Amino acid sequence: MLTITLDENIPYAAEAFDTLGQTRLLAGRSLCNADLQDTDILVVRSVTKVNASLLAGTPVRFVATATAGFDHIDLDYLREQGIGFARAPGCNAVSAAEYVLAAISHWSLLRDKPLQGRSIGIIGHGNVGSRVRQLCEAQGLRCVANDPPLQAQGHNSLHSLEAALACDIVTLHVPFTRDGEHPTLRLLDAERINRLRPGTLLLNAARGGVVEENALLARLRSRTDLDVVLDTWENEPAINLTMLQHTLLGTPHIAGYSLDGKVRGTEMVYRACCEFLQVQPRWQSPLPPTEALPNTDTEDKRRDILHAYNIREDDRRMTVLLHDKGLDAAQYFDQLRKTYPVRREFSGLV
Ligand SMILES: NC(=O)c1ccc[n+]([C@@H]2O[C@H](COP(=O)([O-])OP(=O)(O)OC[C@H]3O[C@@H](n4cnc5c(N)ncnc54)[C@H](O)[C@@H]3O)[C@@H](O)[C@H]2O)c1
Ligand SMILES: O=C(O)[C@H](O)[C@H](O)COP(=O)(O)O
Repeated sequence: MLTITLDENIPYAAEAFDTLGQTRLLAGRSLCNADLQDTDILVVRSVTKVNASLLAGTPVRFVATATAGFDHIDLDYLREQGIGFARAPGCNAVSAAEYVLAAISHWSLLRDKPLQGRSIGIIGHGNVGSRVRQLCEAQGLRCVANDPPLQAQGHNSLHSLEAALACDIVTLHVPFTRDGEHPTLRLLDAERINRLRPGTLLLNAARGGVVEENALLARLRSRTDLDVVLDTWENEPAINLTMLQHTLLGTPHIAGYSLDGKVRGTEMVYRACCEFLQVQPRWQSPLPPTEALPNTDTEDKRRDILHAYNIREDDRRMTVLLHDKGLDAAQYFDQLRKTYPVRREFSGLV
């Protein structure tokens, strides 16, 4: 009988993987080598670093991550060891793009800056970035997308990083990479942060290390002319609370946390695992289709969007950290993620 170890925060993990072997659910953040001594298949989320120190000497022969990002996986090590690998590209792209749309709608209403005719720089035009573009174009925003790897493959309608950074809104949707031709580690460094125009809204729902947080904080401390929305942070879960204090909206890495996005991730890695084992899938997502939105009759799409996904509530829960000094910030950050309320995708409906 196969033994399958899964992150306990993967929805329907046991229901799906019980069809393939004996399942064990563990906390992803603290998963260690000793936990995997009898494990054949490991299914993680982004909080588990999968590398030699986790896997050496274990019988693990297939690893999957139910997430879009895979910077937590040492792919070279897996390749060297002949360990199979799968991920869930695009599983939560709709959810992350809806997060961006909700944040922009909030900013637009708060600052009284109508969206029609304004520009948005979208850095990274893959699954999330291209969906952000669709949603933003529908709101009358002019999209300036930047994606050098795609450009090198001959994709049209892409622009320079400088052009994207000069927009009214700048949003990041790149993977976290340290090397290669277009590394994203500190893609937004001090120089680029300081070049953002006064009044810009900057959003990071990609990965913490893509923005140089100290430099961002330095700019926000010296000039209060930027609005910043952060979903991803350096040093998660032990985030910098001063950074949180300076955000317009701060959330605990939940942009992709629609139930649809998470369950799609489960389904994708389950199917990949079935393929690896050469068995027919016997489980499928039980999620009912998203229900129609209540008619809010506002005639203002921004309010409809915020009605469908109240991002301010996610920010409110997070900023409890700033008022309740007794809380352990890292524990609270993870608790918010673990107990995240059900959120359904809505953008097919607005
Ligand atoms: N906050 C969240 O909950 C959440 C949800 C989904 C994804 N993410 C993060 O967002 C990232 C993007 O997600 P995705 O599903 O769109 O991935 P994707 O792979 O579909 O798209 C990423 C795009 O970025 C481009 N890119 C790579 N390096 C670049 C660079 N230096 N400059 C500009 N573009 C570059 C790639 O060519 C690709 O088109 C993921 O890797 C993940 O880290 C976060
Ligand atoms: O890369 C992704 O898919 C997202 O960042 C994802 O939402 C991360 O969620 P986690 O794995 O940390 O639960």
